[in-house]
Amino acid sequence: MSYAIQFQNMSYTVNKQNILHNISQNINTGAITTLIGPSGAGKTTLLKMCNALLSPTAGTIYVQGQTIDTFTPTTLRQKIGIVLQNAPILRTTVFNNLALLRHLQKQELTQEEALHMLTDVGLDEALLMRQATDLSGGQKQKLAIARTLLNRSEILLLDEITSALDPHSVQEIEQLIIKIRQKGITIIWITHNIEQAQKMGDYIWVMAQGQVVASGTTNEIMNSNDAHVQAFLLGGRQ
Ligand SMILES: Nc1ncnc2c1ncn2[C@@H]1O[C@H](COP(=O)(O)OP(=O)(O)OP(=O)(O)O)[C@@H](O)[C@H]1O
Repeated sequence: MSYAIQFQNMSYTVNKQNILHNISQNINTGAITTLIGPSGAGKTTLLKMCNALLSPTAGTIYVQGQTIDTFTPTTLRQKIGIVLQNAPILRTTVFNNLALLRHLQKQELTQEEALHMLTDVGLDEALLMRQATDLSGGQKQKLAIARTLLNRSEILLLDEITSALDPHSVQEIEQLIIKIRQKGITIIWITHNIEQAQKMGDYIWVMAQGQVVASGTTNEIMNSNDAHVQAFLLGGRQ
């Protein structure tokens, strides 16, 4: 089993408050790992550690077997994409939104590549020259995912990317993520929706109070008798 990301005795302490506490866990390459747990458990903080938006105050993170600080920020941001609940969209065309990262890397994006990418994420080609800020919530999320794919990310971090969407858009995004997983991309996905975690994840990590209190295959977690897991699963289903 190869690991996309490994956390070794990792902690993150701010003003003497343990936001993450002594986490030692591995993310399997090519799988979907969902992070669930109550609000304030540390899920977003953990995600931000994965592409060095934050750095641990103790312990080590390995990305594809190398310590995270051996990568330049540019390499790391290319290798590890992130999509947020409300992905930042520039007030310009869909094409310019797609081309931005290439421009930052002093490279061009061809119209052909852009159209290919739109089709790939299930967006109509006719949207290419539209104002991206006029897109629906679901379309904006697909655009944000397309931007990361253009960057050829090998690891994708998703922070509640469907929580602001209608059920139909949620379903479309879920199907898109399954397609992306089939390309061998590793996915770490924070969700508040236990049904989504159950449906989408190969593995589930349950977080509480800055720790990973349970982890395993989705089946193992859903059938676990662990008190933390039970408490969260019952709470989440109410
Ligand atoms: N820089 C910081 N300084 C102080 N406290 C912080 C800082 N960053 C995060 N926290 C606190 O750490 C805890 C974990 O936050 P985090 O956003 O990671 O939780 P979460 O599990 O993602 O929650 P949610 O599901 O509500 O998004 C929270 O109590 C938060 O207020």
